[in-house]
Amino acid sequence: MKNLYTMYGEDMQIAKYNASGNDFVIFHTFYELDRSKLAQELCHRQKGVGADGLIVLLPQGEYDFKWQFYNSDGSVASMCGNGTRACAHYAYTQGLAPKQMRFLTGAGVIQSEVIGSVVETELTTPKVLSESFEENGLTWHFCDTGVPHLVTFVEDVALFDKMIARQMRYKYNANVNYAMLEENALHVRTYERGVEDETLACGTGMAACFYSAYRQKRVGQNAKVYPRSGEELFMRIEDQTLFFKGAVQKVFETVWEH
Ligand SMILES: N[C@@H](CCC[C@H](N)C(=O)O)C(=O)O
Repeated sequence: MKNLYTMYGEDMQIAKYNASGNDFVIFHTFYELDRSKLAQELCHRQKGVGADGLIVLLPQGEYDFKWQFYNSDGSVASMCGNGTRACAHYAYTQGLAPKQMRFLTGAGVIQSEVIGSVVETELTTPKVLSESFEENGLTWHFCDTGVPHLVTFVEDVALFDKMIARQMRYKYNANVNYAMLEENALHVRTYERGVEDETLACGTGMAACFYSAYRQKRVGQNAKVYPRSGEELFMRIEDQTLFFKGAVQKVFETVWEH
């Protein structure tokens, strides 16, 4: 079986995935190692494959598998919404898990279902981290959808200000989202911690914007969400459980020669 003995320092079979604009390198292995340096190398846009994050699937007795998730700067993150959809598709197509799977992440157990090229994930229970507050002339909502997110609602997402986003990211150690409401849809732009830039999509960020809008009764239990990439995703909430659905794409598979 390919990839059973993958270790850092050997040739590795890897896949590159795109999940609504958030891109990932994914592989599976039996060996649990610190892969922070490998994440930086693989994710490098010029010298590597290029990705926002690295996902490593490992065996786990109780669940279909467990993952290690690294941002492109090598930092570990407990959750990545788009990453859950990409890795569920990878696990199913590699024969590592059935269509409906449960896997362990740093934030807890995730359930995903693969429906062709679309994947729906049930995220971890969202938590409100603080009362809403004013800063930089904006109102901020702070919640955790697996990782911490600041959310501000604006008239137009073109008002996304990277300087403010970066400053808020470091002050609160959180990802930062600007969201625009349009009927029952949200347009979202996210500055991601660990990528240290705006990405084309952030799943837990879209979930945080949806959850904040839902708590304020600005959207119903279902809403469409559009990240910077313009792709369409679907959010819903049932009894405090967030579901997040959208297409993913395997871009290519290759052997990474190290
Ligand atoms: N892109 C992800 C979030 C990845 C983790 C984040 N950058 C952090 O370090 O908190 C998503 O789709 O949720």
